[in-house]
Amino acid sequence: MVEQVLPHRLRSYIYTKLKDYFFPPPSSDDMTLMINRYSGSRMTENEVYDAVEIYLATIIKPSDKLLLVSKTRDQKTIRFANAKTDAITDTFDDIDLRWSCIRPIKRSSAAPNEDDDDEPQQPCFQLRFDGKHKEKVMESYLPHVFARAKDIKQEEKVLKLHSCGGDVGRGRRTVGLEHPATFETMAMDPEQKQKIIDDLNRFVKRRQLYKKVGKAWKRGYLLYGPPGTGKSSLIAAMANHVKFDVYDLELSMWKQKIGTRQSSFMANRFYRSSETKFTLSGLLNVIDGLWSCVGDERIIVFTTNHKDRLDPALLRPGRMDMHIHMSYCTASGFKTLASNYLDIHESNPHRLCGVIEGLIESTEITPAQVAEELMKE
Ligand SMILES: Nc1ncnc2c1ncn2[C@@H]1O[C@H](COP(=O)(O)OP(=O)(O)OP(=O)(O)O)[C@@H](O)[C@H]1O
Repeated sequence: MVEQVLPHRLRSYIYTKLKDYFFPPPSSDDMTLMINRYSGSRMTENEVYDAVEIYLATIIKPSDKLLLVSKTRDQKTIRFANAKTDAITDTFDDIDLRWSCIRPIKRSSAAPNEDDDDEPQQPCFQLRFDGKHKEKVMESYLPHVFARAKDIKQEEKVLKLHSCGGDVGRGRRTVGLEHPATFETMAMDPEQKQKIIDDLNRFVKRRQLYKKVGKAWKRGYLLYGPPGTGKSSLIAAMANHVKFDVYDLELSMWKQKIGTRQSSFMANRFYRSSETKFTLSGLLNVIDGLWSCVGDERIIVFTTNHKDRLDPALLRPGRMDMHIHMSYCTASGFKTLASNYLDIHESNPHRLCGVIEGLIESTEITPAQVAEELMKE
């Protein structure tokens, strides 16, 4: 409506005046950084622009009167975001930073205008600050914005489970990975748990190092132990921790070329029946083929109930870097399960906990069996 009534030049003038009113022009000592939405001659998406957009939405001050509220079906909590991204102030190490978002005004007529030179041709963010902080803003603040946006994207990522059935009639299927397992809910030896968490964290952080030394960025884990000790649950806990999608592969499709995208987390199983079907060299082909797939970070997890039946060639570092024994339930495992299923914690123990823990230590019972019993309560 406004576009139809006001001539383009007048709209431009009003826009500039309003912007100056709410966001005063720079003083002579100020410095301005411009972050365009697209960059380069091919006008590709500027990742810094995306990061700023995500980051600014998280700066919410008590005085803010307009917030965006949202929740998608996959999100667990309601999210609040700053609705205005056009005049936001931020502070970083006592530096005042002023952000503004500039969007080109849509013109109602296609006629060129000689005053258009100063108008932005594409959406952009402007960041103003006292020029004496130039180094700190460039070397610390912008990386901080980028890292924060990356964390937010990771937190919001909805994981997928891709089942790649190899049998006739079973194709590929993708569903949301809604497995609730986390390292906190895993009934495992706490030291072993911490070792896995540290190993995963180290792996995820080392992208640049792998690149520098020219090694493929990959890690292999072998989970072994009797049925019901939590191998599948641990895969879900690991995937939830590193926020990788899961590709559940079946050995029967080893002959097919397996294409994967980045951040793939592969789960596979060595079922007894499968082991007899495959030659060692066939199996090694599958593993090495998965490793050489194009893509980014890659974790492969193999599970087996019988590690002793596997050929040592499968288990060597580079194929399986970490071997994780999933054991029968222990007293400490029982504590975790009691907390998961009955909300019984060490601070409010049940009178039977001590007896049960003693019994569990003296017998072989899987966490799955214990969980089943606790569900009956
Ligand atoms: N270590 C554990 N910690 C927490 N829950 C567990 C654990 N082990 C088993 N459970 C519970 O038992 C159920 C079955 O366990 P899970 O499928 O993970 O075992 P598995 O070792 O993969 O078994 P299988 O070898 O038969 O596939 C899980 O859904 C979970 O509720």
